[in-house]
Amino acid sequence: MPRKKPFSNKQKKKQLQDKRERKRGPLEAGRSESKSRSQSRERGEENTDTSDSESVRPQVRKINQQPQVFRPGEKSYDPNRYRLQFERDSKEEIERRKKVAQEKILEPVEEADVEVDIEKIYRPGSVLDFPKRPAWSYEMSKEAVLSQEERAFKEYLQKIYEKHTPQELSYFDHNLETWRQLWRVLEMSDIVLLITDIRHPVLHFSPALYDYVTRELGRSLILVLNKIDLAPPSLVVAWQHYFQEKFPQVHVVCFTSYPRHPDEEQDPSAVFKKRRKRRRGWNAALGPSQLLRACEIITAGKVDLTSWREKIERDSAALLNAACVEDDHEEKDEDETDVVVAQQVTDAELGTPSRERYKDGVLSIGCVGFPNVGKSSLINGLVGRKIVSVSRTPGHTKYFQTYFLTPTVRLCDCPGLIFPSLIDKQQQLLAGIYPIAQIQEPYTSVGYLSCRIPVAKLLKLNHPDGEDQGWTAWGICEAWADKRGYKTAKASRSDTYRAANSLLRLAVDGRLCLCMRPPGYSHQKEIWQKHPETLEMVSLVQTRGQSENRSSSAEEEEEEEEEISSSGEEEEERDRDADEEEDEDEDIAVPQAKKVAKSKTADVNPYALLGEDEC
Ligand SMILES: Nc1nc2c(ncn2[C@@H]2O[C@H](COP(=O)(O)OP(=O)(O)OP(=O)(O)O)[C@@H](O)[C@H]2O)c(=O)[nH]1
Repeated sequence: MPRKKPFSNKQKKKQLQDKRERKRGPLEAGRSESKSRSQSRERGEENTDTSDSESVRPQVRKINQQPQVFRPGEKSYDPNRYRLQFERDSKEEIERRKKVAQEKILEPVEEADVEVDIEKIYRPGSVLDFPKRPAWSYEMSKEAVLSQEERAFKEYLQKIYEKHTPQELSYFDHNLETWRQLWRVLEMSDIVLLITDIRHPVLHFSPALYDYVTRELGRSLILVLNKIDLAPPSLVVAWQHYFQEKFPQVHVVCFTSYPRHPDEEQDPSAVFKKRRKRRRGWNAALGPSQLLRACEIITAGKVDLTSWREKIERDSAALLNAACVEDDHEEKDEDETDVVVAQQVTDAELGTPSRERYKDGVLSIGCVGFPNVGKSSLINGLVGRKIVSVSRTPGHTKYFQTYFLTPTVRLCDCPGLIFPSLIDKQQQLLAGIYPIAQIQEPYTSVGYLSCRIPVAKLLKLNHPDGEDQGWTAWGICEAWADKRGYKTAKASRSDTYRAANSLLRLAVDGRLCLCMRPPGYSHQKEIWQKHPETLEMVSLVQTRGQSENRSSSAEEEEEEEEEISSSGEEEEERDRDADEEEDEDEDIAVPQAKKVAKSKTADVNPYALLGEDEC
């Protein structure tokens, strides 16, 4: 009898999988393939080259690619139509960066290096534009319009690549479908809301879009500095002034869907706790009144916004009146009838850019911005309840949707857009534009972060060769893997890849908080800290935080119960490859090395993980 060939577990698993797929048929097979691909991604660096055969060009990498399902006799739906598409890093480049991460001792950068000028990264007026929709008319056939758009898009990409090498360019979206979504949103909007994350506002503000909206379309643009709970108030105010000076037609509004309670940072045990972003509900958002005010100024009485004002007053009253929990619920039920979700908007409804303003007495507000800046959360915050799903995985919103906030205010949520610029790719990754589990090489970003904030100190990492030794990016990942107990399945070595991903998640979430600063900020820090608007903002946030706290005391108890040990040994940090809802398991405990305990003055950041000096 011939000797049986040795059969590994892996081969056995594959055999079973094939058998199951044969049984299930072709429809399910696609799904299973995607599952096994995502499992392999979870397990490390094999995914540095997760290519797929459908790429338009060999150097383009499609993100979150899903298998296409074909049903006999049905017109197939392409789930990848709106996927993010980026320039792909070559294998050699990835290997080179990995080597540097292993060998180069990290040096802290100068404070001024965290200052970023928009002129340098976007070069206004240069080829670093965004694709515009070529002129079209209803007389043209659909095919003619589409092919003209494709041609224009190719030319747009060509111009960029003629002037810049892929190395100097940032990641930017190569998927025409996403830009088409922007065109539709711009066509239907009376006001464009450009939403940015306060930690990286210049990265998220496209001067080309500002010019196009304000000059070519003749519409107004509101810049939302979002997630202000993650930055010191003085920095928020400095950015506000920066944008107002540089872009005089812009209306700046500050917003946060998750205002912090002022005591939160002072509680020494708070660092070992999960921060529950959403407590009582979405109506605690800070910023809706300021946004309404900006819209009132812009519309100058041409649209009746009374219903919006009344809604905000109702939401604020419900929040303040902690005793009226039942009433609050009733209020929400009542509100639910206000919000009409109109998911499908046909081309005929959209009209051309020159369409009538405030059509039918309705103000249409288009919410645009990079992925992960909090567009969906902001819409939920305005509505006062969850109507859009929120995820920390960028690219969650795939196609635009419209919602009636009140009968005279329509919001339009656009998928995340990534404009071309010359910003450092590492900075982009830390801003969360790329699904972390799909980053081709995460170590360089960890190094970039560690040069700007004291990651090792904040996480209380032990250097294997003693305190005086310098850290490499790889070393930090290794130490974090050891601290967290991340081991590779095969060799049971420190799982540095998983640790790197975990660190990047902490950065994207704002637990390891790196904030860009406007030029000159470091020298004028004190001026900004004492600025009257900073003091005003501190008091505003405190008032909001306190009222939210009062109305959420029940949830606070729940938070105490979820306290996590500092060792965090038992915690499980899963790769968040798939889309996930906000209220699922959110965080892991991160020890905070430095506490700032002087929140009575405005020079303190009561909201960020780090002190002012460290962001
Ligand atoms: N700290 C803080 N986090 C926020 C805030 N708003 C949103 N987030 C978080 O940011 C992440 C992205 O939020 P989304 O609202 O899904 O962002 P988006 O811009 O719609 O993202 P895409 O769907 O990728 O375009 C989630 O993890 C949110 O919890 C905020 O005001 N403060």
